Amino acid sequence: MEKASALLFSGVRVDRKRFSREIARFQRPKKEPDDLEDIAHAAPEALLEVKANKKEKKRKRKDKDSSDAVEGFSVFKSSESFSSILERNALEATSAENKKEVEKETEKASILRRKYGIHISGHGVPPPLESFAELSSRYNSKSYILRNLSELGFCEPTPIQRQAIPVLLSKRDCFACAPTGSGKTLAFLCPMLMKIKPGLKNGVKAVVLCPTRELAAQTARECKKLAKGRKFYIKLMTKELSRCGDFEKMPCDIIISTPLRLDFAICKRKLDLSRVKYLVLDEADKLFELGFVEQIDSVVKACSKTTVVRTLFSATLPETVEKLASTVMVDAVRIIIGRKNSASEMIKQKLLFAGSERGKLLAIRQSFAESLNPPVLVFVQSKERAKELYKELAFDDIKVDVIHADLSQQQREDAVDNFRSGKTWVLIATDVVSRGMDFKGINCVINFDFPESAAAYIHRIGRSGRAGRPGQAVTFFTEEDKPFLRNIANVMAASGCECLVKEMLQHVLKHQLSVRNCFIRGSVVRYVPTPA
Ligand SMILES: Nc1ncnc2c1ncn2[C@@H]1O[C@H](COP(=O)(O)OP(=O)(O)OP(=O)(O)O)[C@@H](O)[C@H]1O
Repeated sequence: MEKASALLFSGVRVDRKRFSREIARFQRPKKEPDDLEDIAHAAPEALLEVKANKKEKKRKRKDKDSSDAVEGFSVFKSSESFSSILERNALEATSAENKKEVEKETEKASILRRKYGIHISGHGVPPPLESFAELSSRYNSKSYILRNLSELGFCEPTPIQRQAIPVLLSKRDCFACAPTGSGKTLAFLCPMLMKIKPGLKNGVKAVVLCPTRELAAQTARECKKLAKGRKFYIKLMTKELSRCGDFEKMPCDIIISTPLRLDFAICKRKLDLSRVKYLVLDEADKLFELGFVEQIDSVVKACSKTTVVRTLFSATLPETVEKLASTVMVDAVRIIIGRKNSASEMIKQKLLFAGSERGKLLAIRQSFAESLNPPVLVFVQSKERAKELYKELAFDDIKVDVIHADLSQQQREDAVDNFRSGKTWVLIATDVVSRGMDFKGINCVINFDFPESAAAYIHRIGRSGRAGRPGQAVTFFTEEDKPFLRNIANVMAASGCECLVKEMLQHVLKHQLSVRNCFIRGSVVRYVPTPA
């Protein structure tokens, strides 16, 4: 308009100062402040409210303009009641239209949530994604994200990605609980990359905490793959970096670390996290266990920006952890995929009564002799037990390796790499690799030692049956494990495994019978009651 008025007046000298008021009347009204980015990320209700306000303002402006245009001639000028009727009708029409639109959007969101087993709580939760294309159409994502997703072979978002990505893009704190192998890593990395700007300025912008070094390294690798094509500085906090890194000079957008190393760097290297916008606690329930809590507390305090988005992800989120975490979360959204704290339905689970320690050894040898289908991951309860079992199996004709916390960092990395590349067929492990580790295509997890909790069981067996592929898990148990059997059987039953397990347990627990009467037939543990 400024250009137009300049053209109109070209050749004629106008005293702009003198006619400034008149010129202003013909100029386009200034654009209203409009945070399109935030609007785009809002829930349908909020979005429509903004749209309605805009429509209303536009309409009022139009009314005003038209009454200005006929000023002095309007036959309606003094007809107050008629114009107010018109206004009321228009308002009613707009609000009815809005209501319809909101209802339509809400229904669409509910249908999607039902279809993908998404359960939410919290107000104004944005609708789930229908496809990855919406990252661009709804959220204006840069093209590199879609390109990388396609290169990684990810055609459709998984249920947790459908809901968690919009929630995090709308800058809401979030608790997310979804089965093992269901793509939680991408669910928090993708919005993080979309929301922060890469570059040397403004220091660390995002922090991801993981309970083990192996998981931190894996997450850093995944993050780099997704960020390919954009110059993000993504740092894995190594021991060396936490001890000697000069964080004031080093460019760093995203830090991925274990709590201990990050806490050390905060205290000793004066790592400044005051401008962090995103803080992710992956495997959150593990991070809230004793031994980590103080370090987590220190990191949460160091991420002191008032608008920091805090998120918790895990396949198991006990209420105690949610309660504890909610003391630092603001207006959080809770997302549960499927049933909370349950095992992936892609895993065929078995319980195998082995009688004694000797029985376990016999059973594992027999199972390898009958059908060894690598890769196989074998969990034991301690590093001593891992070393012992390794000694037993090392001389059998199978390619076996071991990983536990007594090994050096390099040995641990080698063990993981060899297992990933197929050089090792059977990896004996403690719980250091039970959480988050994504070994592609593990055919079978064997719980040689009974897991110490239902959560430990869910995470261990979750190393197989990932990304929609089928998997298998066998859990050995002895007489001594009997008191803990119920927990595991409940998990099995909840994830759709045969109820016979439940029946068996009811008998065992009710009649205080010996579990020796249980045996495996097909894929199911059966219980044969002793004749009276
Ligand atoms: N949209 C997708 N389509 C296909 N595969 C995907 C998709 N998103 C992630 N994946 C793949 O699924 C696998 C499991 O993902 P991820 O490791 O994030 O699972 P998770 O839910 O974090 O599991 P855990 O609870 O064990 O940590 C990975 O191999 C990942 O590359």
